[in-house]
Amino acid sequence: MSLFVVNRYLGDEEEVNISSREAHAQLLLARLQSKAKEREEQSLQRASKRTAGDSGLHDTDTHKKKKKKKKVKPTETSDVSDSVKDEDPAGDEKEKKKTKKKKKKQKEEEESLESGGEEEGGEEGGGEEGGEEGGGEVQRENQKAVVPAGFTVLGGFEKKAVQKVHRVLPHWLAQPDVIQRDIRSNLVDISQVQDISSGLLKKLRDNGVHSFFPVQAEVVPAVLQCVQQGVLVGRGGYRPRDICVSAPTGSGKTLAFVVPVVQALSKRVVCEVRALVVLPTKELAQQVGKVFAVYAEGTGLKVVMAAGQKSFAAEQASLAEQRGRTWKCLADIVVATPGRLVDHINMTPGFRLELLRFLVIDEADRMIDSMHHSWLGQVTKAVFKAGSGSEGSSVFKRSEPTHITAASLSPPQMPLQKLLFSATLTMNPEKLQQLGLHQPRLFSSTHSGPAPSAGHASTQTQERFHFPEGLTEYYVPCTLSKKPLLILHYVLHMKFCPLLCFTNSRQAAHRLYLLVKLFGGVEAAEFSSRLSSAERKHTLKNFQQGNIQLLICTDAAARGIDIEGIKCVVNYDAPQYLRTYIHRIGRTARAGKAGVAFTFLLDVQRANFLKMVKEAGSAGIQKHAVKHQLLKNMAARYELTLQELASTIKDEKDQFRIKV
Ligand SMILES: Nc1ncnc2c1ncn2[C@@H]1O[C@H](COP(=O)(O)OP(=O)(O)OP(=O)(O)O)[C@@H](O)[C@H]1O
Repeated sequence: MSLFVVNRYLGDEEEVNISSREAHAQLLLARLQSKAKEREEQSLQRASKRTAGDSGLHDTDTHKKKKKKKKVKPTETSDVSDSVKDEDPAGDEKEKKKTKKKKKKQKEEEESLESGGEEEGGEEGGGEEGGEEGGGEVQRENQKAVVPAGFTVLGGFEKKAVQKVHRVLPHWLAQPDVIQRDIRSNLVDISQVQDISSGLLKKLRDNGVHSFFPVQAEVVPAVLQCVQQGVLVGRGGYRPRDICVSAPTGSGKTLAFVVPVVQALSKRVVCEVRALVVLPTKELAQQVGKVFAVYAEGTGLKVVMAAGQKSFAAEQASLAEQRGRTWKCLADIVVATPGRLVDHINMTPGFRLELLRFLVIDEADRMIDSMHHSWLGQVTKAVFKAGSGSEGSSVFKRSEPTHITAASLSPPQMPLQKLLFSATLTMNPEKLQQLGLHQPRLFSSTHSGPAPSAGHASTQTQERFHFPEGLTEYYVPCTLSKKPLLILHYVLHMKFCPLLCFTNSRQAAHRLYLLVKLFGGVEAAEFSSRLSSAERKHTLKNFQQGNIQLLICTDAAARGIDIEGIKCVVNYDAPQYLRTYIHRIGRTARAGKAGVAFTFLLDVQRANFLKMVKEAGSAGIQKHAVKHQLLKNMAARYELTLQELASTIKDEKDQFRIKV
């Protein structure tokens, strides 16, 4: 029994006295069908109206005005409403009212026909757009459906092909002072270069330098010109321009900075660090340090190394000494690697760079790459230390260079001049910008191909470099297993000695070294970071003295190393980068002499490598195929050696495990 009665509203159907459920359902269906028919008729009516409008039966003006009126809603952008206002004829009030009335009537008619707001909005929009743009109708409809009211829909822009952006070099990069590549036919007698003291000329002759190579003949006078009025002020009291030099490997870049720096500083009175030479590796620093020592001898200038050959404490002692309460500087020229240099700036008392006049950056492209050590920032900070140069009786102030203005130039500035050298100097202004160069001047070798000019587009995707004139390049098609046999063939049969052989890793260098040793008959040595710096120094000395026929090395020996008499370089592993290739092969054909470079190439490497070398400006790389027959008589011994090698490597690994 229910507590109270609930009366439910059963709808209109109740009034119709229907007994069965089936009849009820049929009635509902009939109603739905009639409603659907009604809607269909309405939409047909609208469609026919629109077609009449499109085909010109409608008053187009009215139609347009209606459109404009719609746009002048407060939610629309002011731009649109302004344009509408501009188009309305001013003062034609009657006409306006008429049109308004007409539009109102039309709108009412349309609204009475509308049954679903959303559906209608979409269709109407489509109709308008369709009348204007035809093909874009569907797209526009979709856009309108998605974009909420009140926002201006952007789009309809013409498609434009994106223009290729060409590299445009700044004038100083595009129009360098040209250095002739052919050394032998462009020698300049050393006595023809002005401002070199007789003492220095004598020293040059004593060391076998009777003529300057083209790079020296250009750069030495340019630097000396900057110190014509002494090292304290630049020419005319202005800061001298920085100098960048891009010249082939072995073209004599070292003397191009050693001679003017020694000449410029030879008249200094007080010993202070006035020249700082920064190089990427210990070996290179040592090599350059030696050249400085030779030419500074007898001038009173002190050359000090800060590259890690000695202990840090020993280097500190050679850089400055304490006298009472003050520190006395003991170096005029410091040759350093970036790491050690930064350590001395931060930790060596008395190591001052406040009177630095020359900052020489050798292998500049490599030094730019190592800029993440922020060594240059540290040097700059030390050079322009607050109050530097203004202390005591000095009239020369030194402030960090900013934009050139009349005010910034008025007090005489103690100049710092940067001298950059490389065989593969980047032409990328963004990279060079990191060096903070001051009105730089570029000296560069000529290319056989067309050089890009200032403001002109360069279509070259890869940078072009300079190859030594006396170099002949070959590639040797081979397989992985044939490579060791080929290198043995070059030393034993072809007598390419002394031969410098480059691998891509120290493991590969060591493995090849072991294999050659086990094979026998070849005086071989390895040179890589596996060895201590003392061992490396010893090995280089031995190689230089001709005690080693085959030096197997990594890229640790690729840059700058100057060993006389290397007639042949072999890229046992093809280098991955063009710069690496240029520096490796540059260990031969130095100082205008002849030399050959071979690159072993696997089939998969050939196409890319040859393309890279050709694009870089190589005179041409020739194929040098070694006949299988020539290697055949070494094959049996080689197989035995491989077995021995496996057990030797295993022993080495075991020994290493015991040590660890
Ligand atoms: N004017 C000269 N007369 C005779 N020999 C020279 C002269 N200038 C340089 N040399 C010799 O040429 C060789 C190469 O010089 P250097 O090492 O300066 O070349 P580089 O351009 O610095 O090469 P890299 O780019 O590989 O470092 C050295 O052995 C050097 O002694």
